[in-house]
Amino acid sequence: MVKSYKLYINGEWIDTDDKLEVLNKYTQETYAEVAKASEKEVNQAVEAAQKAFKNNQMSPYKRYEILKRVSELLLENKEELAQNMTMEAGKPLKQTRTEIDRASQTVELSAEEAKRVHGEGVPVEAAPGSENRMAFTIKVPVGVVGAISPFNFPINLVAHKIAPAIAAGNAVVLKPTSKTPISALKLAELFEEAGLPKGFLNVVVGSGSTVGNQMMEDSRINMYTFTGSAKVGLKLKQNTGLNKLILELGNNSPVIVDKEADVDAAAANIAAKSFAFAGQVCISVQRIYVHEEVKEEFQNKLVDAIKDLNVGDPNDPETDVGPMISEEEAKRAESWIEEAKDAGADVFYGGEREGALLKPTVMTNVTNDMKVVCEEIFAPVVSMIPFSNMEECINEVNQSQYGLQGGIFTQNLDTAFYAAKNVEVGGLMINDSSQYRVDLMPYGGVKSSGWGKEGPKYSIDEMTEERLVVMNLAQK
Ligand SMILES: NC(=O)c1ccc[n+]([C@@H]2O[C@H](COP(=O)([O-])OP(=O)(O)OC[C@H]3O[C@@H](n4cnc5c(N)ncnc54)[C@H](O)[C@@H]3O)[C@@H](O)[C@H]2O)c1
Ligand SMILES: O=C[C@H](O)CS(=O)(=O)O
Repeated sequence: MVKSYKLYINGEWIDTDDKLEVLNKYTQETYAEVAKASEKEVNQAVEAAQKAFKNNQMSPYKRYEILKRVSELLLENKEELAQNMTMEAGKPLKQTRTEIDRASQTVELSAEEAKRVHGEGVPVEAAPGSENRMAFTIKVPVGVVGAISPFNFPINLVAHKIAPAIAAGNAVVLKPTSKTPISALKLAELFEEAGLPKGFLNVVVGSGSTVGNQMMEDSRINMYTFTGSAKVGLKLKQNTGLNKLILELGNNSPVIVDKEADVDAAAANIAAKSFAFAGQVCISVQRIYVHEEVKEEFQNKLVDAIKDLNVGDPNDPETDVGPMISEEEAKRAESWIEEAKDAGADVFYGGEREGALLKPTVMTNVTNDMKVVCEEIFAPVVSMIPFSNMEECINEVNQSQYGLQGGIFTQNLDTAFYAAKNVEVGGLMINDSSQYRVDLMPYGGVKSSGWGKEGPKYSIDEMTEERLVVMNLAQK
């Protein structure tokens, strides 16, 4: 029996005639149908958010209580939410269970931050002629936040948008991706159960070209927060005028394995962090720069570690690598591998595809102009690039248009600090790969990887305005 889901607007569940089919990404059979928003519903959602924001502000403590309850509800409903996500995203159950734990933490962190949204004292009285004045700043919410989210973390990345926005006192209109919209609707159910007043959260489902475009053009939306590809991020930047904007975009994450690295640790870590969710993680390892002196040892150990990964049905709790989001995407990645092979690269390990399932793949003899290296592959494919000089290696790493997170394995402190100062990324992990994130970290990239930071404390900073208040006191 195919389940049906409705839109969430102004505290009500709204059905429409137009339906979106959501596939079980492993079997490719229909899993559910979701009401699709038309112009009318998007308009109602923005109106509801604006009214809630203007007429029904909640106290910071109330926001804390609601968010705290949502974080508990996420854990109480963990198994059902994880299983749903495995169905709609094809993400292995092991990883969807972890994602629910993380989402609960994201919402809890936001709840805590709701109690400490504050400005600061400004010593205007120190300026000549201002002795009778006092000043301070207050943090005020921006108003209506328009949030647009991707398919790969259907709950946690939605939580990273909604929870800080609510913590700061804003109202939200969320457009989740059409590929995995159900997780976001289920999260909205939890907000409703936790007592969020109507209008503060509205979820409209539909394509980017219709719902997304309409949101971009709605002047009642005060700020946009977008996570997705650089291509769509650029569209938002070009079409949202002078509005505030957070962009969390893609990457082709580099990891350096130095000659002074613990090669066993590096190989085990990189095998685990390159292929989780079939490489469809924005900080998945993609480019491995390995020192000539340890290249052979590292390559062999990496392949041994990859052989230990279980590839297959995402519903099996032992599975590490499941299908990609669609067969079309797996074919696209396969065509990039073929293109690289035609230009002289070799497949050192893997390369086989069965439907949407692409086996973990390691490429060698690649060059910087190949798509598998210079673009974001977003698939379980890594490229090994040898180097002999650290300065030259980092220059090569920095040739990428992206700069979200990177990693370096080295036991040499000087080398680690040299990398920290010179690799152009939003975050560098030392003795860890690029794919390390805990949800309280400031998270966001440079260059084509985006603008602004997420992580509840940092998002709240972006989602509030700092207003200066100056008091002109009577002279005594
Ligand atoms: N930096 C980060 O935190 C982060 C996190 C997750 C994913 N990503 C990136 O997201 C990408 C993968 O996700 P995806 O395939 O869902 O991305 P995508 O850019 O295709 O879609 C993201 C969202 O944008 C919407 N959209 C598409 N066209 C639009 C338009 N014209 N106007 C408004 N909205 C539009 C989509 O419907 C979806 O909701 C990768 O590039 C990945 O690196 C980045
Ligand atoms: O896909 C990118 C996400 O930001 C991954 S994670 O939340 O950092 O794990």
